[in-house]
Amino acid sequence: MSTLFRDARLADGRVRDVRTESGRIAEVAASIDADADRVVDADGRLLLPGAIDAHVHFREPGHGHKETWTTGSQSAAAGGVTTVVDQPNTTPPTVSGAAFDEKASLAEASVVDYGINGGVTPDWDPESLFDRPLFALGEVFLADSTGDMGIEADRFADAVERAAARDVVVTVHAEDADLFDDSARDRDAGGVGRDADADVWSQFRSPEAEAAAVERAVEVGAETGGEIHIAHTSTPEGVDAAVAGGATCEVTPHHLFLSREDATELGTYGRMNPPLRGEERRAGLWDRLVDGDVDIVATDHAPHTVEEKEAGLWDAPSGVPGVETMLPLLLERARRDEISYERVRDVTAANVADAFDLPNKGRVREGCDADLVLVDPENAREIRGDDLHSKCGWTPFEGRTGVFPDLTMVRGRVVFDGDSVTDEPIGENVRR
Ligand SMILES: NC(=O)N[C@@H](CC(=O)O)C(=O)O
Ligand SMILES: [Zn+2]
Ligand SMILES: [Zn+2]
Repeated sequence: MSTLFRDARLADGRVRDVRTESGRIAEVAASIDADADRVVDADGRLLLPGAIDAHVHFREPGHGHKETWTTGSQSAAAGGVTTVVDQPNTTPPTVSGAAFDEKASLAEASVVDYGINGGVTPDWDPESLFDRPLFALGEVFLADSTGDMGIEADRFADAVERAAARDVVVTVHAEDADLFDDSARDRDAGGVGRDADADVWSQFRSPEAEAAAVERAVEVGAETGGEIHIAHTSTPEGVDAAVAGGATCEVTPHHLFLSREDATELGTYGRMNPPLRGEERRAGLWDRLVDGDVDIVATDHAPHTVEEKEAGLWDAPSGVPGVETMLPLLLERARRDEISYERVRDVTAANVADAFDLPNKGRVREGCDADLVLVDPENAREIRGDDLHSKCGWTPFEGRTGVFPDLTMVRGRVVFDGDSVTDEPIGENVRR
């Protein structure tokens, strides 16, 4: 199967013809005179490398009522994400070879490419787990979050040492529960769902708790020679500590585009770990994304049902969906000239491929997988939960503006055509 994109605008502004053949990018040139099974007149539209989302929770096995590999990966495809990385806090948690195998067979339903991470708990089985094609080890939880997989410091150091010996990156959920502000509980007015006061959650899981945990994680990395990646860094202090410690870090769309000022309206739909931060910290994160300190945007796509979120602040689950709106939200900022298209390309694809050693992905370059996203950069529209493909059916970005893809391709096969997503499994474990 071959495709010829004519007059496509690359992220750096160059207009090129791009030909794909048997799942790879065969040619990128000013003009290609060749026939193809499919010819797409890009007509100056933007052609980006498919986004690689290093942090999703697709919830199977164990929590298919929230999301499945089919619905989560369809949501990814409709948002221009062509590779996802699933986290280990499922049931069973992905902490043994057998648990990895159970998840791997479910992941075969994916319509985009995927990686499966291993996890760490007191009863993990590193021997069998590291015997599997792990994408990375993590998120390793330094504090409890969904799935209560928080571990102690000595187990963390042991896990990083084992991963370092196998050249496996360790991604870290960096919050130190000892620094949570328990007095916040007394300030909870007791609302339910959207009437809950999510700002109390931001007071409880304090910014200091993140910065301290990031410092500890990068110290352990330095001591053991482990490669540390800080997940969902939510504060400028956390980013600065990661950068100072030689670790890569990611930020999420909700920490870039939402803040405690949105907490009142969102209620428990704005409860996630780490929590929303104040406007100043949010702006500080955005500055670090634009100027290069932050390497990667990853969504921490963490869907929960509306029924589960319609609870009190301390009873509702933490997490928000995001895989379908990450690229659209960033492309809207690029449309407004607040970030360059090259930076959007780097933080959603090229840098992710580099950080996690995916040499055949992340770029519109000859020889790379034909993971491509075609976008009309001016075609902005309102984000509505009803239009999205996640099984959870809601989004914290309701009413915001995004620029969605006209076409998404994974290894040369169209998985989204601007209207409908495929239900044909095409995904492949990118760690064969
Ligand atoms: N971020 C969240 O608030 N929740 C995530 C877990 C996690 O990333 O901590 C989830 O899986 O629900
Ligand atoms: Zn986490
Ligand atoms: Zn997560």
